[in-house]
Amino acid sequence: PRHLINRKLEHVEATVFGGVERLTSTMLDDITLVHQAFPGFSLEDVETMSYFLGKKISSPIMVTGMTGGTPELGRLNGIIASVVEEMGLVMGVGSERIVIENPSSEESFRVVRRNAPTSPLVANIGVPQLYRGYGLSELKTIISVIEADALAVHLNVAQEVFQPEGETDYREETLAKLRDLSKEIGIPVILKETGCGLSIETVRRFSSYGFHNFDVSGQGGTSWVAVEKLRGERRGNWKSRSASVFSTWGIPTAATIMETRWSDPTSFIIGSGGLRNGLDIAKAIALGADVGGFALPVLEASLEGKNSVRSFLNDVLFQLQAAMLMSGSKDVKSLRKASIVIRGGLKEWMESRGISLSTYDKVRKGG
Ligand SMILES: CC(C)CCOP(=O)(O)OP(=O)(O)O
Ligand SMILES: [Mg+2]
Repeated sequence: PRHLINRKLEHVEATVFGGVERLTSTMLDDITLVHQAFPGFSLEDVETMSYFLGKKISSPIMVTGMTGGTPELGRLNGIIASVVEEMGLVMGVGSERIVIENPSSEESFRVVRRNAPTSPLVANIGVPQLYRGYGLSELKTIISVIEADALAVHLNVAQEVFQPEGETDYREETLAKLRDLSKEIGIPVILKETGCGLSIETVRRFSSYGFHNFDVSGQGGTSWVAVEKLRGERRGNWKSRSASVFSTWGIPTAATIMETRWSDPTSFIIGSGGLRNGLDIAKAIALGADVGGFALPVLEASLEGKNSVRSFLNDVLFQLQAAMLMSGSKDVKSLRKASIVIRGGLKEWMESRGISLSTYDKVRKGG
């Protein structure tokens, strides 16, 4: 597992220092929340309380899964978890494959539930591991380590294609296996992309297997193709020469939120992928997401310590409250119905995907 430990550390270093984020647009700039000059209520009346798969959270802000596996990464997880608990938010952890392959890394995840005793927590495993034999006992282990309220199964095919040691196994039978396992584990399964977004076709495929919880993780935030290009170049790996061909591969975040909401109108959607502030979260929700999520800005803050994480997330909450006030959205349900204007690339994307904006407006407000 030494190579796995090394990859976990290299991922943190590459995402924070490698200049691998925001290489393309999330298209969140193509949606505008229409300004309402007279909201009809005050800033302190804004209610951000919301739900995460049925569990109450103080605001629709999620720190999505990012790391774990060594004592240092565990320290970061613990810092983030304690602020998430303080603020009544929700948090995911990084891939827990390393817990199975290197059981001594358990503590770096266990610390999350210890520091966040009441927050909803989301476990994390990759599709390739399900294909390669992970079954009920492995899932039970990674769920119990953080007493998870949900399990995110991550889809990272673009990353695995360019990862020097990548595993590109996404065969159909894995979905049937996951469906059967999901009936045994007793908590909701979330299908989570990792920077390339979920499409109409893929959401329909997931829905047909009974999966209706999604973390769309669209293009515009961390590019895992760029991360693995970096790692490959360090190793003289031939695949890195092709990685830059795919540096803009994927579905921009605003587009994948719409594609997912359009395809499964009653699904639970985490809008993520390049969100960096409370206005981005408000836009993601107005577009159809139930909560907004981000990882990298919180990871960066955690390297500076707890106060830095707390001030970042408090700023995000204030920005969300401000966006809700000025869009005339007194609570999160109203934010889903706030008036928006969709222009530019996002408008073109919807048109070419056959999504009529007027019909979409009814779909997004139905939530
Ligand atoms: C999930 C992804 C965005 C980051 C981790 O990728 P990875 O292939 O190192 O994850 P695994 O340890 O599950 O293989
Ligand atoms: Mg992997």
